[in-house]
Amino acid sequence: MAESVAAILVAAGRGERAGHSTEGPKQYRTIGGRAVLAHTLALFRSHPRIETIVLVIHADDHALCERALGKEAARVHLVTGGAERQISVRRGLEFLRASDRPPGIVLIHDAVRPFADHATVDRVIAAAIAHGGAIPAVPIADTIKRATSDLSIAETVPRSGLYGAQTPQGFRFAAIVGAHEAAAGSGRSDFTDDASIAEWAGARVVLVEGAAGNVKLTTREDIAAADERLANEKLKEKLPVIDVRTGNGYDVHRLVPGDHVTLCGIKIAHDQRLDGHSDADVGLHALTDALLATCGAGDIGDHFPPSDPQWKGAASHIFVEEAVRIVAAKGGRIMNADISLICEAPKIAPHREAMRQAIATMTGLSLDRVSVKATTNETIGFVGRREGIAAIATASVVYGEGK
Ligand SMILES: Nc1ccn([C@@H]2O[C@H](COP(=O)(O)OP(=O)(O)OP(=O)(O)O)[C@@H](O)[C@H]2O)c(=O)n1
Ligand SMILES: C[C@](O)(CO)[C@H](O)COP(=O)(O)O
Repeated sequence: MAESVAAILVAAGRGERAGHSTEGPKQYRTIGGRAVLAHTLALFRSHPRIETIVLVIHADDHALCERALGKEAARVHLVTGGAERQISVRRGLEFLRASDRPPGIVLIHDAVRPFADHATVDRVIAAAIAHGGAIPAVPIADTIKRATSDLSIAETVPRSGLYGAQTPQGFRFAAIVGAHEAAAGSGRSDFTDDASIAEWAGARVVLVEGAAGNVKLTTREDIAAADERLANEKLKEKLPVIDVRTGNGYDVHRLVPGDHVTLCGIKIAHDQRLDGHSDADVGLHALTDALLATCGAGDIGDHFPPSDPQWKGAASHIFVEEAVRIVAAKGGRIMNADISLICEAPKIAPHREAMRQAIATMTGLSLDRVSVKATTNETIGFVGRREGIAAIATASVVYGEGK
């Protein structure tokens, strides 16, 4: 049978280091539109393994707590804390021990760590079951100095093996109750976390991976940063997802004796012609493929099979226009088209502007979004030997605008 898990959220501190606020101690301050405590409680309430939640608050804070939690306040067990964190935790443990069904595992968490996450809670529970005690921790990234009271550095502490301890800290219930009782009996009340009490009592506590974002809100600046973090997260949720896609296309056709070629929709007098599908306009064929690629709609051969006699000699703007229609039907808006022609002859430069204009007309793009470039193949290979002309095209399309 799975171990039963309870959580104690300690929220009885006075938040001295965060300074005074009309909202009360820091656990009642508003971040992202609700109290810090409400964020923390929501995380634990929504965790499927946690059956019982004990909320430890200050005797003076009942009204603040009810205002912060509303109906949720009735779904936790409220316990009055003490003057030290250690005492507040002990009161929570004593409440659970006196309950009908004390848990197998208890998680102890600072109410002022509102950014803990379920994955961390899962790791702590699993390791507490396996080892008796577990805490989330992050390796220390700063160089650590020990200083004297006049702030002179006394020592640089080697940071290898040093970790920052976070909460929730998880323990076998009976073991942590025993450790807390022993600590109280010894008169010590200076432990800053529950792991140090368990360690002091001789129990094994292991580290599990913590999360950099699981910060404790200690100062006024921490609270302001938390509020900003949540505001940014909300803003991100509202931002539309911009689905920009890029497609590429490549085509090549053989050159045979003739009197003209058609490239990017423009007929150019030449002592050769391009042989193949339709008018064999490699530029427009590559562009058709690039457009179809942006919505996974196959390639030119799928839509206009070369074996189909109706495409013999056809003007290739038909293919581009069909690709434009398919893109539009899928909610796409074409942003630009860029075509590179690779040939030794004919010269492309005198026809470039006409080609751009033709493509702008076929695609509905403004001229500044259409690019046609040409290069020779430096007399190398089949293009260099004037056996064929190749083209490469790229197109960008934005899909799903306004959704
Ligand atoms: N007597 C106390 C002291 C602290 N805590 C809780 O322990 C957590 C971590 O403590 P800390 O950040 O030190 O909070 P405060 O004691 O409130 O802060 P400060 O030391 O600045 O007064 C907080 O959720 C705090 O409410 C508690 O339940 N009882
Ligand atoms: C328990 C704790 O969150 C571990 O990092 C921390 O020690 C409690 O805060 P305090 O400022 O030390 O009371």
